[in-house]
Amino acid sequence: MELQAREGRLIAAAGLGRVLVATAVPVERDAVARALPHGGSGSGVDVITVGVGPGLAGASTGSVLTAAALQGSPYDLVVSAGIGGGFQPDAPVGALVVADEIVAADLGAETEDGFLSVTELGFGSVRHRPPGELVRRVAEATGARTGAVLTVSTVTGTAARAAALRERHPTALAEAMEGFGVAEAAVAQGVPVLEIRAVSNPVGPRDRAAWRIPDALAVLTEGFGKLVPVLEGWNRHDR
Ligand SMILES: O=C(O)c1cccc(C(=O)CC[C@H]2O[C@@H](n3cnc4c(=O)[nH]cnc43)[C@H](O)[C@@H]2O)c1
Repeated sequence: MELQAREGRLIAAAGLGRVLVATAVPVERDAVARALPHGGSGSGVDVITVGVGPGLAGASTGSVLTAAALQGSPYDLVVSAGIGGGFQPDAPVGALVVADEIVAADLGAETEDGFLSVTELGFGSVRHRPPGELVRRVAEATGARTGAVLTVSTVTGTAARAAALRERHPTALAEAMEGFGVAEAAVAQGVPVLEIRAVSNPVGPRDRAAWRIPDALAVLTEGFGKLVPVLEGWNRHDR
């Protein structure tokens, strides 16, 4: 593959340019970086921590995207990545999930008649859709399951809440806490976004001791190892 130097980085001339991978915490960042040549440096893939929760993750991602754009080397793709809860039985612990929709699942109002999303209240969108062709290729290369990934500000801790989320979002495979914030920041700058989650725990009754975080981090590393060639072959205009 022909390579060209751009601001001290080697960027693949064919395929995608710069990729920003936004993880919540350092152990997730390190799990992704382990899959990249030289931890990502020089490959055009930057892996950062953006904090836990959609607000901090969105603000952090927005700052990094803006700084890169102002420096004349904008990102071409943002990936929200990390561990997450899996809806059973479709996303067991150890599964990898790639989002075909990134949904703000608790952004709205509770009423006597049930939950109303901000979209139903007339205030914009609660979902972002990653590029379909890229999602398909990522799933094929990594073996990830494809479905909606919900963004929540409160980790689900009861069977009743898990059932309510699944009833409202029948295609949901996973929940996590950052994807929608990261996606809002990316979309605001016209940058496509992906979300990839390795399932560390079932969504449902709280059992923190049952979270399999090291196993999920290993799945994340393996998944990113298979993802990089897909990114190299994808052009952001192939939506
Ligand atoms: O132990 C807790 O109750 C607790 C509360 C808030 C955050 C955590 C984390 O460990 C945060 C890590 C990170 O993991 C994602 N994650 C993993 N599993 C789930 C889940 O079942 N529901 C939502 N998010 C999950 C999340 O994106 C956090 O950033 C622990």
